[in-house]
Amino acid sequence: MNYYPTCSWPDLVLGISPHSDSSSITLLVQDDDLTALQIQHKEEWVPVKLVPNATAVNIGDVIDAWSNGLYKSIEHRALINEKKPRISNAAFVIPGDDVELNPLETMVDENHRPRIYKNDVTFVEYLRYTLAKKMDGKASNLEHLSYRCKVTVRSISFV
Ligand SMILES: O=C(O)CCC(=O)C(=O)O
Ligand SMILES: [Fe+2]
Repeated sequence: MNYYPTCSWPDLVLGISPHSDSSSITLLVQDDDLTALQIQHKEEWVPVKLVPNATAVNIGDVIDAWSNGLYKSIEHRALINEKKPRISNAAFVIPGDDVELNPLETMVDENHRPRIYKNDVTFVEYLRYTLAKKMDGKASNLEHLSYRCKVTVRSISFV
């Protein structure tokens, strides 16, 4: 549950900083009368149009990793309002702690869609990593999924 109080300087403060969710998908229920959620699209922040009584569904980093980047997790943020507080309720659908975030074999084609995340990071490791750091956008989280790859490649070249 997220509570965003009013703020006298809504242009200077964000309700929630840019991030992508570490979940597989997120179900988001929000107030029907305040447009606050924005997504990053073609390097612009685009407001998410409110659909009364609808639940918004976000793709999270887990699906991004499993699909080898075919289904991209969406970078998003929420604004704050000068006059009205806002509540949103996010339900994060997540895999088990030990589930690995490697791309599924069927999503990889070394000629046309090479593996972009090469690692053995488990979901709980990834979650710990993202929770421990400042929310600063999508890219810096997903870099963690190729981190092990770089280490592995380095250790192989040392052998
Ligand atoms: O309040 C919102 O619209 C977004 C909340 C959110 O992004 C989150 O809880 O991860
Ligand atoms: Fe989110």
